[in-house]
Amino acid sequence: MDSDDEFGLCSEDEEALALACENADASAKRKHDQTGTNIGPPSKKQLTDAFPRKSPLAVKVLNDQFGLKAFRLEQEAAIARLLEGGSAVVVFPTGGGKSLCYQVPAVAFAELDKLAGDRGPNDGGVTIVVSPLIALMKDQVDALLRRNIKAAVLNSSLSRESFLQVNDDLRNGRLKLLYCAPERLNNEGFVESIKSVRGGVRLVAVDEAHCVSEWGHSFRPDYLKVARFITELNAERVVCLTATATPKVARDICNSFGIDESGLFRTTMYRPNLRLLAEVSRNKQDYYPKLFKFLRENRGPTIIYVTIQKQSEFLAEDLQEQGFKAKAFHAGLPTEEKTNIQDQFMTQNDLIIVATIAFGMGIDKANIRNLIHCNIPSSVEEYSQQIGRAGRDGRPSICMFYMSPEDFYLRNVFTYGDLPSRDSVRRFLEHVFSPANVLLDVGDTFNTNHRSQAKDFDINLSPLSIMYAQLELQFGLIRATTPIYAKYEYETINARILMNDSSSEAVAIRSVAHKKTKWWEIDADSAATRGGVNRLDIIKKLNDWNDRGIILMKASGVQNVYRVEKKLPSTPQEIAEIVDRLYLEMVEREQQALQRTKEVVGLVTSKKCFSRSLAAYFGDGSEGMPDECGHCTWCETHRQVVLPKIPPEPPSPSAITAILRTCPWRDDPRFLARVAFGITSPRVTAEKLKSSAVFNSMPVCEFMELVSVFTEKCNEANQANPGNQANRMSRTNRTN
Ligand SMILES: Nc1ncnc2c1ncn2[C@@H]1O[C@H](COP(=O)(O)OP(=O)(O)OP(=O)(O)O)[C@@H](O)[C@H]1O
Repeated sequence: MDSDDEFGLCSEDEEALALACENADASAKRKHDQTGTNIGPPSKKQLTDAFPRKSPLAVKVLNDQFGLKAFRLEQEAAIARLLEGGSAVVVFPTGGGKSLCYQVPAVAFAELDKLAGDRGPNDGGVTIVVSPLIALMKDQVDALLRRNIKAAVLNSSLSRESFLQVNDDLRNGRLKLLYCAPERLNNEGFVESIKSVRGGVRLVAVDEAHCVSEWGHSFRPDYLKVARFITELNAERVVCLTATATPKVARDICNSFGIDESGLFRTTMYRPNLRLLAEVSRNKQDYYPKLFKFLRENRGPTIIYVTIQKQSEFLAEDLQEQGFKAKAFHAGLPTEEKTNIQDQFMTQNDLIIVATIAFGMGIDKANIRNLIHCNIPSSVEEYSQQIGRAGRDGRPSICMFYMSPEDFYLRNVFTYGDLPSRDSVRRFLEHVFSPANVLLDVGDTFNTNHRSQAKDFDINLSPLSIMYAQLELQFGLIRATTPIYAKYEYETINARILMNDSSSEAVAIRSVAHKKTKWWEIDADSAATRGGVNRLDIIKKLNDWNDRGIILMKASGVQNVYRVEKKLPSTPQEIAEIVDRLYLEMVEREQQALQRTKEVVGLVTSKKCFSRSLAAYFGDGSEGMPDECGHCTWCETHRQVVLPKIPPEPPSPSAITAILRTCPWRDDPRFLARVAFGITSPRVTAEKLKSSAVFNSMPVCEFMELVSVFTEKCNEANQANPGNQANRMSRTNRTN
């Protein structure tokens, strides 16, 4: 079942990132403290003092450089604080104008410096924007360049030449803004080059800052490292931006970045032009006629959100058959097609996009008239962010939420899929703290591959990377460093030059290269050891040959590299303690995810005004907002939207027997329950169970009841036959 990542990232981004990083020119570094500029983070006094809410300088920059007349709502107050040296958290709804809150200061610093006269022309420093939305960064950079504001993005799509150019501009103080993804902060070369920027880091803008909070709806472990990065860089100030933060999440963001709560700028979520409606049906088939009728009566640009990719395709086809102009959009489509669909949506006024979560980030279309949910969004935050895309022109627009009890099943598939079994966590940690790793000294490094570990230990990539981040940030045992490629391959284009290169790197490469069809394969580590040269120089030589057309090179097999920061735990008790802590937190996260689904449903099924409930969720008192908005299902009808109750069925004994017969392993009751419920996992895929008749044989049962039935069965088997390896290991793990 393919759902989409909120940010549309995929593994290739990470691999290409690693290659770009290896290409980084580590020389020519210049520490900004060598320039004599003495800058650092703001003092506590600066953070807590009252800051002005107005800034004539910011208004001048807004008018002159951005061609806009006036600031909106809290924009000026947040910017004024930043220009005074304070830090801020900005919570404005989607389309609320968050970008200007860091773009205006980034430009205004130069004006401030002129007034103060304490910096040279190239010592203006840089503003770093950390954002997970790689595609959007480029759009923003292009828009800034059109305004003659020097900005760049460092991402995996850059050519080697552009990459070197950006680095050169950065080092020489020519860039005002640099955009990058949070994953890049793991790259030591990148961090070092930022430390060398003339004039230092004036501001770090952290976009989608809710990702830093474990209470947030899309926690991303790499975000936890942003705060550490800011301290290490001695950045002058920080602005965290998000469209969705509950009071708890906003507090978390403030705490993570040491920002006083007086630095929190929030604007109301209330949108008087949005009609918030909800309808329920007993099953999904029932709402199709309602949806078609709705779309015939309410024309205009429309987005329909569904959860999985296949669903978007099927529904788009159904709509086309009904005579609507509809297109599916999801992360699985080729990039060109996605761009094409987005462009069509921007310019046409009758197109319906049936999309997964991957659509919408950065779609700045003012006249979206209908925003429809055909599944339950994963959280109130997601719902609010998505409906926020409707009616940005202020004209009446409808947000319709179709719900049926089946939707819970789909949500649960995702929620229950992310919690591995405790045994998986234990085996994973025993692998991280393997006898070889335990012998490592502090400062030594070890390599892993998250993807193969996910498969070997049956843990999804997201919880796996969260555990690594916890080992790093909570336990202080390891630290992620620049990822590397395991394997390089090349095809010889000019054999004469290649063979005549007598440098020690060339000799080392030739000595380990072995031919596979027309490609030569080389292991960079062996080449470095064999030739007594630096691994990085081996990679540089390969890149150099590649750039000069002597070879055609490809790299694969990204490896995550960790440096040991503390002696790694080695006894079973030490490891068990870590397992307990990590597992407990994972169980809590599962509970939170279940709770989030309930909150979304609660929002539209309680006897309350939807707009008010939404505002209350975000701690927004909504001054000036009426007690009842008058434009939601509750206010319009005063009839409660009631979801039909369909009780789960008890597990079927014959289906249980069939699963036990097909899956002979008794080491993980959750794994067996997942097979029954129809939840894929790396192990389900490896055992080719998805096409088996037992997969998804009990989707109508309560998942936790299935877990308890299979726990009993596993216990019985293990008691009857203790130590039986067949009980414990599947084929996946036997290959280890
Ligand atoms: N003060 C202003 N005056 C006029 N237009 C503005 C102002 N502030 C922002 N805008 C415009 O509003 C639109 C949305 O701004 P922006 O993209 O910064 O919103 P955002 O809060 O980052 O939204 P999202 O959450 O979707 O990323 C842009 O077209 C921007 O130029």
